Amino acid sequence: MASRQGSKSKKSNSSHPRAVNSPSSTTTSSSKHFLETSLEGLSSPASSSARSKPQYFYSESVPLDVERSKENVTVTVRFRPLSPREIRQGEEVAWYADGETIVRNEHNPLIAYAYDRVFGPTTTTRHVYDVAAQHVISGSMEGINGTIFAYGVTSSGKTHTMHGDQRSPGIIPLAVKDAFSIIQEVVNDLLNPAGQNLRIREDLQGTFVEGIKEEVVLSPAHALSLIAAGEDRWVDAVNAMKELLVWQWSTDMLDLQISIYSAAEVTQYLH
Ligand SMILES: Nc1ncnc2c1ncn2[C@@H]1O[C@H](COP(=O)(O)OP(=O)(O)OP(=O)(O)O)[C@@H](O)[C@H]1O
Repeated sequence: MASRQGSKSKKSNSSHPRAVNSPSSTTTSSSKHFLETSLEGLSSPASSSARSKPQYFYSESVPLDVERSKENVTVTVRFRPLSPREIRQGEEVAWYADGETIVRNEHNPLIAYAYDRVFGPTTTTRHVYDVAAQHVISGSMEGINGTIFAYGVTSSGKTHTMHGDQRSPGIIPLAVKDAFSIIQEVVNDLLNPAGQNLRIREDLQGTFVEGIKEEVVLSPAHALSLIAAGEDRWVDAVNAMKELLVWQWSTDMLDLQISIYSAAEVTQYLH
């Protein structure tokens, strides 16, 4: 993959076929529809020398932003810079990012491909993650299945983008970190102000909150007074910690458990 980030307008002669090959591409779980054209014989935009047969694609005015929000698969292209070795060997840039959605051929500007998002060689992995991947992680925390994968020719930058290193962590470590920060939860007992930051545990009977106060209620009035007391504390808790309150009734036992669960747990509970 060799590239440069251009500043040319994307309105002229751009088309919307999906390339058979691309620089390091990241596919995530939402996106827009592209018109497709057979590209047999076309070389990869990731290659650093222009080997492609001349192919001409003509402009179709697809409303990119409008369409993007409706789709579930997105294709993102990331160009890496030429390596020092490639520069020494006199390799040349063959494809470049023309704006934020177009990959254009350096030698024949009539050849262009449209993607959901195109990142030039100076873009950081953090930015790629924020724009193209983060929403998949946050979506998965809300119960929406998502997949992020990278493909591209050898040496196009897949490992760099997905794994990265200490200095520039890739999408995988960034996603793991994000996921854990999202599920970081605080469970507080609404019936007992001292019951803060309780631990969620699991035993043979199922999941339970360790140390949570349980009240046996024998009358509707008693139950409602407990709910009212819990609600007062809940308002503060929700504001402070964005938690969600779930009332669990166990009618056969005639007791009422009042627990606070994080939003993530509630999602799991409801499904
Ligand atoms: N965005 C980038 N900025 C700077 N260097 C990069 C970038 N992307 C890749 N590189 C460098 O380019 C080289 C090839 O990248 P990488 O190993 O990630 O490619 P790959 O697609 O995983 O290759 P392979 O399929 O052969 O495993 C590495 O030296 C990597 O550090």
